[in-house]
Amino acid sequence: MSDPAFDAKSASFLEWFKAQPGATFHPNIKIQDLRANGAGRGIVTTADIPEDTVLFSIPRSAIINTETSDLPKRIPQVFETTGLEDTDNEADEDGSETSGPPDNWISLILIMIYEYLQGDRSRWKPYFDVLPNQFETLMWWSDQELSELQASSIVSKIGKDEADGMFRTRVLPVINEHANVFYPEGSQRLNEDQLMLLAHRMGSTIMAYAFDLENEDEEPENDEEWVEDKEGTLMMGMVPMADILNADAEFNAHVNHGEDSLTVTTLRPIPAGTEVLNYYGPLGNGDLLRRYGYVTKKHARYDVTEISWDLILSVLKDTLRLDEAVWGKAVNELDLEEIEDAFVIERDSGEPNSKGELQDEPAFKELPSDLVDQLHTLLKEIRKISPASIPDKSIRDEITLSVIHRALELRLAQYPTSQVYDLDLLSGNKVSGRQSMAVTVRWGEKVLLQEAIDFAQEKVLKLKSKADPGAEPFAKRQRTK
Ligand SMILES: C[S@@+](CC[C@H](N)C(=O)[O-])C[C@H]1O[C@@H](n2cnc3c(N)ncnc32)[C@H](O)[C@@H]1O
Repeated sequence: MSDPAFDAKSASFLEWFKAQPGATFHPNIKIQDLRANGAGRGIVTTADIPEDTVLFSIPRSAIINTETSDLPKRIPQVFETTGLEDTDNEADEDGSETSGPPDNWISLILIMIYEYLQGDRSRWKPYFDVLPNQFETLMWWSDQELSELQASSIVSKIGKDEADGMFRTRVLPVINEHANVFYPEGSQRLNEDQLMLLAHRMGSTIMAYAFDLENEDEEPENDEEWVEDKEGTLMMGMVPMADILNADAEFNAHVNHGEDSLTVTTLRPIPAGTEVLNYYGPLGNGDLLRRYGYVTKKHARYDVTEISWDLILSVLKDTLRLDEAVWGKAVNELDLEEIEDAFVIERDSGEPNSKGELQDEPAFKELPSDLVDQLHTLLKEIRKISPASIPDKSIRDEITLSVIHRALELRLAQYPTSQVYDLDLLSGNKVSGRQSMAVTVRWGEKVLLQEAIDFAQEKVLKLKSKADPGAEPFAKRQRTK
């Protein structure tokens, strides 16, 4: 079903884009309404397109950033840096920094709010008309909706309170102090709630749409390196048209950062009627949902979860059954500065090739080495105090693996439903919308945890059979079952 109002916005955006000096747009592509697939707007080919074809180019002058918007010129005192500051001001992200020049995020949020408030007076108005005002990213989910993610570690990474703090301390004061600049003459001023909502809206748009802009003076270290991470890097900007591209873990186009313009080129031949896809990086579905508000089957290979040091400690304590004094002393010997609180469980998932295709099957190949090292450090301390509890290296290794194995089982048990139950929900189409995306994330993490459990168990059994050569090898025991 066509939607004339939606299509009219796409058409006037395209017309505006083509009018930008230096912009190009291939005749065999079009902006398409993909809302029926839950994908908003996207770009689709209308005829076969060969490999290495420039699909469109975006002049740098059409990008929204500190260099192109009027705002930094109108209130230079806000944007000025002394050159001595930490340019990505990471500390700002927790809302704790209340002074100093704005970092990349805050600068772009201020600029986006400014340009948005200019309405028809902004030269990017037709672009703002195709930017979203509703989001599926986790920041916008209710507690009830978030509870569907169960024990997923992604819930602790949403950062809503930090964002609220940052907007209140770094964004709203600038707008209020320079209201005559932000609000065009005669326009309605926004109250605090409306400004907070607008700041969140722009923050979420930047999170899902902005690009890190490579500095054209710097040679990329590696030609194959994709530009992936939006968090805490130097120059961010909104790149009209490049951000109409949707993305997946397998993709067929790439954004190249040139001196005067950014160009989007095909990585392989694209048949007519195919969506042109970009790449957001090797993100698991949890992170994809947090940053971009969607999940895909292909991104599941990059799923991750975390296991906490506290859980490992409690399993180790149960396993060794040491005297409280010995345990307390050994734990106190650990250098708190060096201690990791959580460890990432992930597969070896391979990388897409230069054509954007995935070739290797993902496989669980390694327990987190930082976890193994940290456990060894603690076991060494315990051994110093109680040598009998860990007589030799092979016992140490067996304890390490058994503890990780048991902790992984307990980690899986923190999710209240089983893998089978979740899969039934998904394959029977019994869930939809946000609930379906949450079930996809939690199911993927359970599958990963089960792979990690099987891997750890096999290692424990191998080690035991090595220590006791009379025992049947693990593989044989498996076969005769
Ligand atoms: C850079 S924008 C792409 C353009 C966007 N579809 C639009 O209509 O404005 C990124 C957003 O597009 C959507 N998106 C991108 N790739 C997607 C995909 N493979 N499936 C579903 N939605 C996708 C998500 O909402 C994401 O936050």
